[in-house]
Amino acid sequence: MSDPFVQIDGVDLRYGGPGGVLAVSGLTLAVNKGEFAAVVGPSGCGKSTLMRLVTGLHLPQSGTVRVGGQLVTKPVSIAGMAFQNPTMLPWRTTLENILLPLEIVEKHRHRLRQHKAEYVAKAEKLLATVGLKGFGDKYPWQLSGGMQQRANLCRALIHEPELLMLDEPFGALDAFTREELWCVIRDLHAVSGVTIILVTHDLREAIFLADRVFVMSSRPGRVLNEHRIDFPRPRELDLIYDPDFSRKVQQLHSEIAEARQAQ
Ligand SMILES: Nc1ncnc2c1ncn2[C@@H]1O[C@H](COP(=O)(O)OP(=O)(O)OP(=O)(O)O)[C@@H](O)[C@H]1O
Repeated sequence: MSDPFVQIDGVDLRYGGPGGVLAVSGLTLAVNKGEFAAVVGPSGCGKSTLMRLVTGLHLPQSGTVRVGGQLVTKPVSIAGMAFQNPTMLPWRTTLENILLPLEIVEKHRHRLRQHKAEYVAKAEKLLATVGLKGFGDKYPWQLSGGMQQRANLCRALIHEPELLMLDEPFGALDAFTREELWCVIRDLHAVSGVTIILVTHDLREAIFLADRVFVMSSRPGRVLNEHRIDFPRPRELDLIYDPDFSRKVQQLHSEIAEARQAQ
């Protein structure tokens, strides 16, 4: 068995110095290459902190974080990220927004200048994959919230990251759009084989998408339990009406309710 692709070992992270908020403590979790992991837990339990630790935006005070076998000591360039509110630059077209990470990451900047057409074609292909064919020249404010979130996913994927971190990416969307985007993510994962860590409050989203769901304790957060999700792939949306699916949702729900009580 090869080493996990993402490995968090006994991590403590406290915000704001010695007397500050202990956000996570003894956090240990491992995600394999190509796996789809979801993280759920009570509000404020440190899910976003976990994302920042894996991407190197915060460094732990104790314990270690490894991505692709490398100790994380600075922001990780092989990760793509998408958050709840897509922060697209309003003065750039959707396509220009998608290309933005390539302008920022040093190693891509030079290539982008020399091979612009190739990258534009890649961005257009991604737009087509998420159902936004032909929308590249629109400005973000000309797109609906769901469309912006689709474009946001393209932006997270443009540099072909080995790891995709999704922090409540569909939280602000209506139920129908959210379910449509579950299918977009499901298909992106199936074709690209990218490793995904999804943080969500939506237990159905976690179970529909993930291979494994990690349940966190109340703050300071640590992993209380993990659930392997064995529903065969590809999963169709009607799976969410399956009694076994509902049982799993209920089980996770009670675990989180218990974790909240334990605060
Ligand atoms: N920059 C910061 N400075 C101080 N405290 C912080 C900071 N960021 C987060 N915290 C605190 O750390 C704890 C964990 O926060 P985090 O955002 O990781 O939780 P979360 O599980 O993602 O929350 P939610 O479910 O509400 O989105 C919270 O108590 C939060 O108030």
